[in-house]
Amino acid sequence: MHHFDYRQDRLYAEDIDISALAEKVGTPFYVYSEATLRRHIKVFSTAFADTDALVAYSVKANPNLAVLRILASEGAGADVVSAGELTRALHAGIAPEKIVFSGVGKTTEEMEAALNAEIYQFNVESAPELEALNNIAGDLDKIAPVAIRVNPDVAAGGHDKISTGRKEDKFGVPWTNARALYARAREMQNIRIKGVDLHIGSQIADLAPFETAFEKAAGLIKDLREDGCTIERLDLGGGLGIPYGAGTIPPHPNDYAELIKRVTAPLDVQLIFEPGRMIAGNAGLLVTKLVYVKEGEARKFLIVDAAMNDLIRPALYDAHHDIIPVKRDMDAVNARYDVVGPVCESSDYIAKARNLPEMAPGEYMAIMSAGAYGASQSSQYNTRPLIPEVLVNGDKHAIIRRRPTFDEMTALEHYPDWID
Ligand SMILES: Cc1ncc(COP(=O)(O)O)c(C=O)c1O
Ligand SMILES: N[C@@H](CCCC[NH3+])C(=O)O
Repeated sequence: MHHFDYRQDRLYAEDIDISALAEKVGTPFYVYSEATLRRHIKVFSTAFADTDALVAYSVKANPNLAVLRILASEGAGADVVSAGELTRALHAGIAPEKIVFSGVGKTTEEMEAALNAEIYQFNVESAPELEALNNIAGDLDKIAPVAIRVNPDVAAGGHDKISTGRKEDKFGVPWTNARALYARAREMQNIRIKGVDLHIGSQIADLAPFETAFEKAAGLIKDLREDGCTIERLDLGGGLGIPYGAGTIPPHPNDYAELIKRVTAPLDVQLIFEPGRMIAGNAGLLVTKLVYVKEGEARKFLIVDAAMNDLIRPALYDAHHDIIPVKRDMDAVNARYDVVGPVCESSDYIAKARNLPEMAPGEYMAIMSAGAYGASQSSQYNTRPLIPEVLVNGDKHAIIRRRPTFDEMTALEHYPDWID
């Protein structure tokens, strides 16, 4: 069942006519389907329902408080990477005992906040971080529950810039140092080893790299247990890809689950997952308006009112997002266009050389699969306001983040007193 679909050639988000919504909210804006968010978290959780797995939604994918609250109501935990994300997760009602904290650069203040909140697990990414966490926990008279994130040196991920598990990546502890670091951790007064963690990349479209990495992790757990470590948990990170319209179709969560259960069954560990894109990506789209059709010397451009500051994935990762008209005309003639925004950068594009129906200025388009790493990676570059996020539930909608005013956009700025 699709929650973004045409009815009589008009695109709907659940039971909401997107053209009518665009007239009301003004473009550009994000629309999320609550039913899709709920369906995705359920599909993932159900695949592991026969285990005691913790599904810790990766907040960075889409950190809107309403999105977090919806996922919390489905029982999800959270994977956070900053004090800000931790605060969001707690604010939205996610229990601290379902929160894991990842990231290579946790600061003293962030560790203190997470220790005071009594989160479930710190995913520690280096030896100096482990020392710091032990000291800070000692100062607070707390015990930090820890998994060490290991780097299995496996290539995976939809793009060089989103691979995280190769030895040249900054993430995780080098495989060859892992056992020694666990041995060191065991000596630390304020560290309690709970498990092993890894996350090898994002938008991973086949199971093979997962299998290689997870087999390695299983081997490490056996070695660590031989060394006398108690390993109760295995955090497998996120990374499962989603269909973006073009290219390969990633594996279904059920197949991913089957592989994982096969590899981890002998280990008797609690599994932890940190899915982000898989939950939010296809639950959202970005609605934009055609401003001008420009005939260049070499290309035709559709200049739209959404730009790289709203959705940076094409500029950053050459990512493909399907683009479809909000009002479909089955008889329209197609042509090849670059779809670009108004930002003053050549990398400000949404699509290159894309076959699209001819459209007139004022018409709306939907940029698909934009629910993850869309709003969360947006900025005010070119002093363009952050765009609204709208949540749809059946025939209801709510603006879950509104467009700021100019005064709000500049509220943190001040003229120094020595300038008149
Ligand atoms: C540590 C960690 N966990 C989870 C995720 C979520 O990944 P994805 O959105 O690909 O599921 C990321 C981002 O890649 C991450 O860095
Ligand atoms: N932000 C990326 C993926 C990286 C995820 C964070 N580790 C994307 O849009 O595809």
